[in-house]
Amino acid sequence: MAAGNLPTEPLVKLSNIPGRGRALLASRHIKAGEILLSDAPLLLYPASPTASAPSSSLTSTSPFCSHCFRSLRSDPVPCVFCPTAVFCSTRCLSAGLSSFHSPSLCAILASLPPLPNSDLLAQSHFLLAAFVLSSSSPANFHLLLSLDGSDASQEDAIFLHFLLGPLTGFSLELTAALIAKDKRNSFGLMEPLRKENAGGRTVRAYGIYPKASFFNHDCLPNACRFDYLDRDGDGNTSITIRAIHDIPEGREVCLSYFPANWGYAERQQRLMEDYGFHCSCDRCEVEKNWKDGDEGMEEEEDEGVEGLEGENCEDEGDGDADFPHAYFFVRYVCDQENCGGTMAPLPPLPEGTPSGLLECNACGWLKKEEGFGGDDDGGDGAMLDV
Ligand SMILES: C[S@@+](CC[C@H](N)C(=O)[O-])C[C@H]1O[C@@H](n2cnc3c(N)ncnc32)[C@H](O)[C@@H]1O
Repeated sequence: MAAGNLPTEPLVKLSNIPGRGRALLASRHIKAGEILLSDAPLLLYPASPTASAPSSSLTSTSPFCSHCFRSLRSDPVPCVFCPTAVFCSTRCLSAGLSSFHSPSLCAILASLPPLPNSDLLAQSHFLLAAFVLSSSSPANFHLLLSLDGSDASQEDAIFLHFLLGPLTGFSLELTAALIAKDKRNSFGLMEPLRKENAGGRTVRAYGIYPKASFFNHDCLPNACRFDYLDRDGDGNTSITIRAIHDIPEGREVCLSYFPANWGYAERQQRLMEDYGFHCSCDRCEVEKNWKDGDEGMEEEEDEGVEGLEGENCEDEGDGDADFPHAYFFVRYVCDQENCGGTMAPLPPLPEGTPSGLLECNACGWLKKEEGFGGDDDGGDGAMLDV
């Protein structure tokens, strides 16, 4: 990863937009690839103990460190108090024992009954992480409570309150509010894309990032999030947000809350169920008029690819009227098999020269910027996956 030079002035500023709540706006003209934000997590929790274990089990060991979430290499260090946690080093073991893997929490984790599904398991981990935060850093716990989200499925909240309330002391209302905040604000930190998980990559951990939580969603985002869990050194659980293309001063900076290649119906369903809003972004306004079955758009997409090769992305409004955002897919959606991640340029060089390289935020693939649709991108040509 090229971290690039971090700007001294914040590149985004908080604002309120009617109907969208808090939002982050570009505080000056932003160049493609610039790092808009680096954010450390308020809390992190594992998505499930291990991909190979039954999702309801809490008693199997993990393929990654229970404290720093890096992939385990040689000689992992097991937790001395529970059969669940395992650490990459004694340093992580001692850091873990003074936070999420304290002896009392290990006892709680080990005593939980098998849960009916992996969502409830992840939510249990979240509530326990929130419990740890509430005593280790009341200020950060208040920050968590100030994030968006107040309603949650009563059914889940009642179950989790029954299960964990006696241990955490959280009321039913607080449990429900916390679950809603998690649903609306957590970022999934994915397993790296490897041959063995190519059919369906899993989330390794979830994190709540206090500043990045203010990015609203757009189905054609102008920024995207990168994480580098397996990198060495401190701060491997921080995320960075980079501009996908130039963003004018004052424009809202938005992420996509899921892979950009999802179809219209799937996007709207997720946004309504998990985030409580109907999306009426430019892309949705076009796609809502597509007939059933247009989601594939293979023919139109292919035409779009050819028609847009070499076009500047600033021309986004001038493309095919049925698929004006084809440029986005050609240029910024990763076409590596089973990926569909979003590609953003690496940060510009110190003197401001564009890096000329795009990096995929899911599989890490790098391609030359000028090669999109051509031979430089691996010889596959561009494919559209919508
Ligand atoms: C991660 S938070 C983003 C920050 C949030 N606006 C706030 O005030 O804290 C996600 C929530 O923001 C709102 N939101 C995000 N994108 C939106 C959009 N495109 N249109 C309307 N509301 C949106 C929804 O309420 C969503 O649940």
